[in-house]
Amino acid sequence: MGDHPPMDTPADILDTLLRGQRPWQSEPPVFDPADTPAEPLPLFVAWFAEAVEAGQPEPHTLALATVDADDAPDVRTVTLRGADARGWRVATRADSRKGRQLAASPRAALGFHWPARSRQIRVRGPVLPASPEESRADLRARSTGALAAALTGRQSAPLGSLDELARASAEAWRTARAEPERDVPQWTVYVVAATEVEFWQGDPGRRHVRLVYRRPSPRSPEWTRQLLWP
Ligand SMILES: Cc1cc2nc3c(=O)[nH]c(=O)nc-3n(C[C@H](O)[C@H](O)[C@H](O)COP(=O)(O)O)c2cc1C
Repeated sequence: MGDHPPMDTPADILDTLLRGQRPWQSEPPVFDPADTPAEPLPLFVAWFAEAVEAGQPEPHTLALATVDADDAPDVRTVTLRGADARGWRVATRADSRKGRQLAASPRAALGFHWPARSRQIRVRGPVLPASPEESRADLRARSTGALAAALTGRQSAPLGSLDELARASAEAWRTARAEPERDVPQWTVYVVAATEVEFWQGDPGRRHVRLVYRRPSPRSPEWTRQLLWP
């Protein structure tokens, strides 16, 4: 009614923006699954190095999926702390929502997306907390801000106001500066002991190349490799 043009709804605006997005615009690198190592870690490291070289912003961030006590899925972004023969490592407070979920159901999936190389990597497996010494060393190796964040605590608990956060954070920064060796017993490194790692190479012609490594248990050194339909 009236002479105003109809307003775009948020959903309309989103539709227009989504129509303008185009994945896999740049020529993707060649990925030959026949020329891959017997286990996934060296290939992960090679792809990580190539993502860094291609200027991929924040290649070390990933989606960490967990399930809660009712088996309902949950997901959030975290930072990769490292990967070795044991598995892929992330770190958080054990009393955060994800920490409580991992205590109740110690298994996870990780998702890396490196659009600069048209690639994603998926990792799945059981999760084990690292030793308290390793978790302590992880926090020590980080910045004052990371220690302050870990000290602030109450991650994922309801927050009354931003003023409350500002006060707690200022106090945590004071402690972190004064006591850089300060222990945060809740800070925990978690190892995702992969039983499945998938390498996905995007292709503008939609002939995406998918190679999945699987092994029967995290203790088994016997990885199998399998191509998947895209
Ligand atoms: C780029 C990025 C990196 C993050 N890295 C971490 C991390 O390493 N550990 C962590 O506990 N939270 C990290 N966060 C915050 C989490 O996404 C999340 O908000 C927080 O951990 C609470 O999650 P939860 O309620 O599932 O426990 C990161 C967020 C972003 C956007």
